[in-house]
Amino acid sequence: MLTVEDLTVAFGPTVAVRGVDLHAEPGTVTGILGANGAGKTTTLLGVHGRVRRRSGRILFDGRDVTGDDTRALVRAGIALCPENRRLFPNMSIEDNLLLGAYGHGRRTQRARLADVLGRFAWLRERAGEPAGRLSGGQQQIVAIARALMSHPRLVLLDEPSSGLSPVAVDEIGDVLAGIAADGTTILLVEQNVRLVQRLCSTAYVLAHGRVAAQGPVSTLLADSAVSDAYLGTTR
Ligand SMILES: Nc1ncnc2c1ncn2[C@@H]1O[C@H](COP(=O)(O)OP(=O)(O)OP(=O)(O)O)[C@@H](O)[C@H]1O
Repeated sequence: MLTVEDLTVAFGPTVAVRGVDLHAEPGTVTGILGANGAGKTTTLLGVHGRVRRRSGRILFDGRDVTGDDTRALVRAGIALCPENRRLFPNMSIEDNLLLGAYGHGRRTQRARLADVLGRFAWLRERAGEPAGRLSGGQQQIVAIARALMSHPRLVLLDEPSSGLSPVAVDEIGDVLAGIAADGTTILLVEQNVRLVQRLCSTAYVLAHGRVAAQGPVSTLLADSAVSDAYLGTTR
């Protein structure tokens, strides 16, 4: 589904991601773990063409999409649900969702909105309210729903548990499990080990911009050298 080869991204003298290789199998949730500043967000942004890559090759469904810009990648079926949700708090929930289908005709936008609101019934009832009125967990669900508005086959999801209570994290876990069960592939940046254990089959651990370890989540978490050195913030 997604193969990333030798991804390197630098911000001036700071090399945030150094030669990262990773792979996400169709229909799975693949984790990207690591401490603050390890390069997780930059990896997602590099895949999605949102930062300039120094090197890297991106293959999606066997097609080389390295030269595609973000808009083309969304059209190809890759959506990004960014860190900190990035909703417009004063805009209605509905208008926030419609941004996820930006560039499509009104009929397509409406059909997708109906689809997404069908999945989240409580959202339909509150669709006219400002997004900023929702709780953090509810806003995260809107951010995920907005990503679904482009009908992606792959969602790049950046730390959906950030700042949420354990109960809200469990709800996000339910939502993501449902999306994955429908066959949508997810590449999940997370520091919440419980959420990763619940959702991910395999994971990559980043440290200082490199892949420090990779493999089945159960194996990674059982390896105290990996969890002590790289996942210290998550325990
Ligand atoms: N726009 C930017 N300009 C300069 N440096 C940046 C920029 N974005 C990220 N960096 C640096 O790149 C490195 C990796 O950052 P990144 O946000 O990818 O890490 P992360 O693993 O996602 O961390 P966190 O868990 O805190 O979000 C850090 O040293 C960070 O300071």
